[in-house]
Amino acid sequence: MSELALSESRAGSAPAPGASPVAAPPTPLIELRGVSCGYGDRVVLRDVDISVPRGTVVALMGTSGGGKTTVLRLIGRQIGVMSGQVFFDGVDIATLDRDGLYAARRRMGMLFQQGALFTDLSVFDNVAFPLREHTDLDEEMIRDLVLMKLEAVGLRGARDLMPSQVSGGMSRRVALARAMALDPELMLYDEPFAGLDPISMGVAATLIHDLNEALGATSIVVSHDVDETFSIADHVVFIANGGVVAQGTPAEMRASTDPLVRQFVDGKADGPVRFHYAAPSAADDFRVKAADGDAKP
Ligand SMILES: Nc1ncnc2c1ncn2[C@@H]1O[C@H](COP(=O)(O)OP(=O)(O)OP(=O)(O)O)[C@@H](O)[C@H]1O
Repeated sequence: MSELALSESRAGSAPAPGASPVAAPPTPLIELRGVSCGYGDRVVLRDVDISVPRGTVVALMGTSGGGKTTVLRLIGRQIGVMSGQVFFDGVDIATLDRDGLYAARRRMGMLFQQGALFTDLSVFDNVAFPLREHTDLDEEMIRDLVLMKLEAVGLRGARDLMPSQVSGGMSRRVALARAMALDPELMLYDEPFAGLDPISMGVAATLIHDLNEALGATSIVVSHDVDETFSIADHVVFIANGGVVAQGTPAEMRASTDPLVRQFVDGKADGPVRFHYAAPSAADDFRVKAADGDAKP
């Protein structure tokens, strides 16, 4: 499978005087090489290659149940590979011991769809939580950092509210402030636009893009929302049928005539991508032979 085409502007500027004109490209922040994985005996992804260059926003899109969230779990090593390797900053995460893994995870911010806030903590204390848990910073410093993160998501004024007092969209933004409390190098977003109204969706998309720039981070966004996701992604990877079925820039995906890509971009129910979860034959399940008198009662 091909690596992500890295746009020239992102790949780096002109070589310094005296430097080799053909410098090796920087290692991607995340790289999946020949990864197969699944749950129990069930294989979800087969021989998948995905490369996420530093500083970019990469979108994972595709069929429901295709394995997008599974890719995020692989990166955080919440699940392991059956075969292949997952590299974070050039290190195969399977080789990390417990401390190494925790250190790697602290460099990642994860915003999951059900990334619920701690209901008994205020907005302020929710964002302060990772700082108190993982750093030795004094309370004055924590206060400044928390207010900066809340300012970034437009909620500095909501610091004293409890989670039950904020809307769904606000709650997502608080979770985002908490996810980036430790200034992660990598942000993982699982369905950040789900359940948001169109205005909040636009705000969330802009926020993801701007935070990526401001933090100098790299982001992976799992989403079904074509317009919002295409507006902020440098690269889109479509996952279906157990693997990467298409990838490219949003413009390339919009211009593509590949029926598979068209099915995603145009949101068509019918097309080359399977909609149904693997199941016994419909004939067996619905006993269509009953008409012939063959089915058991
Ligand atoms: N903890 C689990 N145990 C067993 N199977 C799982 C588990 N989590 C996910 N799966 C299965 O793995 C497959 C991929 O799931 P995953 O959540 O990665 O898909 P997805 O592409 O993120 O889907 P969606 O877009 O619907 O959220 C699905 O068929 C799902 O049923």
